[in-house]
Amino acid sequence: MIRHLYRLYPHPGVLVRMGLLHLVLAILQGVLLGMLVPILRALLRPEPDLAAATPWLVAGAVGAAVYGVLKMIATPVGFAASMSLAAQLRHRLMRHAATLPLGWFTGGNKAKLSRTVTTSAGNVAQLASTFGPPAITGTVVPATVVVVTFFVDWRLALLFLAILPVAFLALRRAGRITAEADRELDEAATEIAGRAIEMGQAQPVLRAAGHGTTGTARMRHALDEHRTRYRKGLRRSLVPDLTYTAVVMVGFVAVMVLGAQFLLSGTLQVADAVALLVLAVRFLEPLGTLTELLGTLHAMDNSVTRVENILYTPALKHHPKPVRELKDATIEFSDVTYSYGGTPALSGVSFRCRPGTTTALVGPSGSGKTTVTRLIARFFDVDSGSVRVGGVDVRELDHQVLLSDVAIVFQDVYLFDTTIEENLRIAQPDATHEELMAAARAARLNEVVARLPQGWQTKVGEGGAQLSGGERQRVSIARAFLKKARVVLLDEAGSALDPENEGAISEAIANLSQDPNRTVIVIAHRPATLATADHVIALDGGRVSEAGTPSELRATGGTFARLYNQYEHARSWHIGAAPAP
Ligand SMILES: Nc1ncnc2c1ncn2[C@@H]1O[C@H](COP(=O)(O)OP(=O)(O)OP(=O)(O)O)[C@@H](O)[C@H]1O
Repeated sequence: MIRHLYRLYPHPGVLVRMGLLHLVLAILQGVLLGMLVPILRALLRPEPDLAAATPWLVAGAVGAAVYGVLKMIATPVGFAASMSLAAQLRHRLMRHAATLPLGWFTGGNKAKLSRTVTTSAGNVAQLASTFGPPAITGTVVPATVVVVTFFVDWRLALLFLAILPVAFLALRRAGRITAEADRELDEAATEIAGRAIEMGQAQPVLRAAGHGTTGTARMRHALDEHRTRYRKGLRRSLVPDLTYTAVVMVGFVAVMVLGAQFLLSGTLQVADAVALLVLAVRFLEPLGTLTELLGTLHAMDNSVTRVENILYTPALKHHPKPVRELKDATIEFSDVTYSYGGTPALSGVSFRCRPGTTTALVGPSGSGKTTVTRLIARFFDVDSGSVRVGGVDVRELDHQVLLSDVAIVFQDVYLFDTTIEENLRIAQPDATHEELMAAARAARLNEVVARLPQGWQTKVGEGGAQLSGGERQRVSIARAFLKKARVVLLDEAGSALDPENEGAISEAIANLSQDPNRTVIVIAHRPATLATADHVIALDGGRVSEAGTPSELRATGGTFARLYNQYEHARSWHIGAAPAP
């Protein structure tokens, strides 16, 4: 654990200083208690001897004053250190998250990241405040008390020593069980966080299906699971917790019984018996608090593991001497194979797209179309083969340079809850008004803006909820124009769009292709896009099944011709089914 913590805090200066401060406090506490012995011996004589007690009383008062001052310094320092450590750790996590491949950000991983940055980083930083100081007190005070007791009565000191291993074994068992329960509980909590994100995103679908208030079956299952694990964990940790408390209590009773016996047999003075009783309380009480700290320790241990899991997730590899300029926008796949872990999503895929052309990717669901676009934007690195942009392997290209020239238009575009202008400016913050207007015209976004109540200053709502799917895609295409991206990867909306949006998006794609320096790759679902593409690549089971111009492929009567006919059929069905105006 200490080794792991050292890896998380490579410069633990503040922690070491704080630890030393609490060590001094704990030893001082034991020594101050030890001073009770000469004081009581002097004062509890038949003839109380104040003169003999005075030096000890003065030393005790000075010690107590030093203790008070150190304690006043230690507490705020501990909390400040804790906050600073949490902030450091959170920065480190966020810095690392920014270097992870985009493909890592799945729903589950996003939930893990959010819990780790908020809860786990806070737990680990508790080391400096709520965990570290009581843990030092809970172990060092009993140790000091044992040493002091040896000077008073070795027999009771031995009894204290005998209690320690039994208490340690009981504590270890309780610790193992608490850790297991905490780990299970955290897994269940992360599952809930993931399901909550999913439920939030799926609200429209759920409400349409009449499940708006009851949530999803997966969410309900996750909540039930959490409750079951919580109950199970409580039941399991009850027995070892009680065992430990029993050991501590039996220890206290044993000290009382033995002390009384020594007192009656005349081998222990009354003054020493009183002092020993106080020492016994200060020996057993901190041990008692250790079991409470155990929960914190294991939560912290699990938190350290979670923080490490994210910090040690391999970042996107950087080439030692990356190419910092993209010569042109030629895209080339050479014998590319990629797998998400199971069956390859792409196998031996090769093709080339030249600047100034539009390539339509077609194929059945799961055939690998999205994976092709992800590999171009380097969400992941290929398992074998190579993806080249401008003649350079994307792994050798500076990632920022690559991303600054690539625009991705997803099927479901996410917009920030701000004005439409701000949403567009993300692509190029210092764009002039003319540039903004030109991009909007090219993407036919100007028509949408003209309709909005506050024009460019209209807020689009959380995720862009005020706009339709097709309108959001038009914002995203406008971003590509504004950014002057030479590579545009576009996933056409799969669901039916209204005729206006459909026409606008087809025209926007055609406008994108006008630039002779730009390469456009469209995951195409519409016959209009398929018909106007310069080139078509049909994928099937992760392999290129056909490639050629649309007319060539329609003539061959293969996969593309079949899909084209299906799309045409679906389109005529939509038109036929549309209500008469
Ligand atoms: N993040 C992921 N983790 C694991 N497997 C994945 C992931 N993304 C895709 N796959 C799998 O890889 C294969 C190719 O998926 P891909 O999304 O590229 O296909 P697609 O042709 O774009 O499908 P669709 O048209 O349905 O979007 C599928 O078998 C899919 O299940």
